[in-house]
Amino acid sequence: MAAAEEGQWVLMATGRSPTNIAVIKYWGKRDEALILPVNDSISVTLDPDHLSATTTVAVSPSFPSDRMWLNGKEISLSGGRFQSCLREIRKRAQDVEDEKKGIRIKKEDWGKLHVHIASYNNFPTAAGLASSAAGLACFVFTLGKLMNVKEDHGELSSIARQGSGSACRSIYGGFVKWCMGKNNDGSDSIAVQLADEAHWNDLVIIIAVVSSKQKETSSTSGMRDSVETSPLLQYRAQTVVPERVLKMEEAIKSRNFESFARLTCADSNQFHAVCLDTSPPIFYMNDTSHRIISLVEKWNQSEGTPRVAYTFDAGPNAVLIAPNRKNATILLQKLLYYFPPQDNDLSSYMVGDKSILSDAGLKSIEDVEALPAPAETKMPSQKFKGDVSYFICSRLGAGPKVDTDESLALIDSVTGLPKGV
Ligand SMILES: Nc1ncnc2c1ncn2[C@@H]1O[C@H](COP(=O)(O)OP(=O)(O)OP(=O)(O)O)[C@@H](O)[C@H]1O
Ligand SMILES: C[C@@](O)(CCOP(=O)(O)OP(=O)(O)O)CC(=O)O
Repeated sequence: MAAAEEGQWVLMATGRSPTNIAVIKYWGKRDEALILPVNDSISVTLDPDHLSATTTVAVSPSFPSDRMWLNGKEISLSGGRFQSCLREIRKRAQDVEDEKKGIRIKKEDWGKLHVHIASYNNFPTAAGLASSAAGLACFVFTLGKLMNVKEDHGELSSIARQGSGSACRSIYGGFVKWCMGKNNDGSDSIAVQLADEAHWNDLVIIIAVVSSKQKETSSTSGMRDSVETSPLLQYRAQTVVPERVLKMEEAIKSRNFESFARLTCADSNQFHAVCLDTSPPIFYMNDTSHRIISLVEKWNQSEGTPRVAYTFDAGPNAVLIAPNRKNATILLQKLLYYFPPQDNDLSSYMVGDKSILSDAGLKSIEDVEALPAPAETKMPSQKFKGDVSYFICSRLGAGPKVDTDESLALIDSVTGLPKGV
């Protein structure tokens, strides 16, 4: 810390990390402390413009302790998961030199320095949209940048895994596999990229946000109960998933949407069946989720081949994956027929890539009201106005990135505190 040991300098790094949605689900740990899963999982990384965490990490000799702010509010860093990630990154910290600011930090000094961390999610936190995945991946990635950690993405993924299992997959863009590994120390439980986001870039992702309230059963406690009580979980982990993972890798490699969609829907349904098989049973989906499944299944059946895939994480929100823009617009017309906006305001009903609305010919609420009932449905033409809070239209995206523009940092470079605090 030679140059500025006694000074009031603040050194910062800012990063942005995407969220991810599993198409083959992780559900169940064989080691709670190290977060080692009972099966491999596969995910798609979403476009960070639509769903991501941005994190600024600052270090200064004037900070008396480590502190963290999430979405503007101070939160405790004392939890074991944040502490594991901090410890693992600090262990790997290297010399850092910022010539312009005249700051030199030697690797052995990092243990004595404290950090301030501010993070912001551009989508709802703790609402079943995998904020913990984006958040913990960003935490590890950005700390690693500040501390000049040289380890590769595989190693970073195994550190992010100790923050939240699904976070290890947010270290890469595109299609990602979390290999469960065999070692007791977790050294081989890492994420690998199967293909980048350009490999299959016509996929369109529409998320129906059914509820953005915090859920009743966290993924962590839900999967603990499933491991302890569900016989179906054992069968799924040992017999079903290993075969499904191979087929899913093949479907992704060959861009075979039919196979991709069948596997994705089947795996989501089996994950929720495991939740029901848990004692006491866990219900993450609600009536709206079930209606969306039914709408998609009827459409897919009437066409004889899947037009769209659905998957649901530990919450009622539907993640719908269409193979192209055309199917996505037809899907949107069907969804809006059943789930028109509560307040008739179409523009705030779609976030992310809003242009999908005009592609679907939906420029005003009158266009929504004029939509015909989907032909394949035998449901009475009942509508469920207000049952979906809003939709997000997104696509596949890239992995974590550093933001070098200091004006975008969430921490003030003079005070070392979050901007606006
Ligand atoms: N940007 C962030 N930086 C650091 N930690 C975060 C961030 N965002 C979320 N978290 C952590 O993740 C927790 C929320 O995780 P939780 O699993 O409850 O919800 P979720 O990840 O949104 O949903 P799910 O995992 O079911 O999809 C927060 O309480 C916080 O501890
Ligand atoms: C249903 C899931 O989204 C579960 C995610 O669980 P978390 O990664 O949030 O759980 P912890 O490891 O306990 O933090 C499926 C998935 O993302 O694979």
